[in-house]
Amino acid sequence: MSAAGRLWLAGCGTMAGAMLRRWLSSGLDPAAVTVVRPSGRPVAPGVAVHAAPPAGTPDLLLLGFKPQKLAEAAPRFAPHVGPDTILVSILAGVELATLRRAFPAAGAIVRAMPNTPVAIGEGVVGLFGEGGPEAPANATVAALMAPLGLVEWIADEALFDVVTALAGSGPAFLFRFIDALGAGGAALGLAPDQAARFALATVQGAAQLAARAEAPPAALAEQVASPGGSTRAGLAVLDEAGALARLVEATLAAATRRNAEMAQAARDATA
Ligand SMILES: NC(=O)c1ccc[n+]([C@@H]2O[C@H](COP(=O)([O-])OP(=O)(O)OC[C@H]3O[C@@H](n4cnc5c(N)ncnc54)[C@H](O)[C@@H]3O)[C@@H](O)[C@H]2O)c1
Ligand code: PRO
Repeated sequence: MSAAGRLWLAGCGTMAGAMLRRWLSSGLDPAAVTVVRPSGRPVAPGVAVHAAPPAGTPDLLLLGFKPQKLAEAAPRFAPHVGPDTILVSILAGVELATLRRAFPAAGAIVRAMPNTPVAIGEGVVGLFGEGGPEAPANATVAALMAPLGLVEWIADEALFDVVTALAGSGPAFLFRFIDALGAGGAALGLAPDQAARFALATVQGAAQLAARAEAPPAALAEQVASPGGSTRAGLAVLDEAGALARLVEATLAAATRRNAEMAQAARDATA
């Protein structure tokens, strides 16, 4: 974890806070971390917190505020970013070209798209950097992200909004599904608290089984569904005219579109 050197977090809310929790629990020295957040509220023992950027230049600056804050925040952080600073942005939508305009002196800029399960090392982090997969900064960024979960480079920045929809927003969609599974059981007569427990444990067990199995999820579904049995009757509802597939695709498409709108807004705000 020394790869990050002096690590500054610009904003430490839900997402950057989840990343920091995992970094600290996997051995990152809190003395190497500085959080800059408007409230100045403490985040963790040993981590320096400032309401405004202190003097100095970090080795790695993680932008962890909302995309809508970029135009306001960038001028405050840009003077602290030099050719030896790697800038990592987790801002949904905001493109490398926009970030480069806002931080012209940065040595390297990498977009990272995490999700909240990084807090327990079970997250996903999509990465896209200016210099392509072989850029020198990539090894530093990949080493920093490694404890967070599945870390993969994305080949084409145009796909980053889809990655954001699938992996960044994905936990929210799955939390909705867990609730719906429980609510469905409760609607059919189970006690709501028991239905909620069964729904969560079923999703957890199915996900772990799928992660460990050699067979793909579709084959695992077939193993559950006996011919002429009850699971088949349920799958027929999910599959009728591609109902579930179409709902999920429309969900991802809506989130992807919103990411593109936020990218445009950030372009306009920093032009
Ligand atoms: N929440 C998620 O699951 C998730 C997943 C992937 C990416 N992201 C991205 O992470 C970023 C943060 O999202 P979040 O959900 O953590 O939001 P959040 O509101 O929880 O956190 C944002 C933080 O930024 C701080 N902030 C505001 N203005 C600032 C400034 N000028 N300088 C420094 N800090 C400032 C706020 O005080 C706040 O604590 C967004 O860009 C979002 O697109 C979020
Ligand atoms: N949360 C961010 C948003 O909703 C981006 C991915 C997850 O905008």
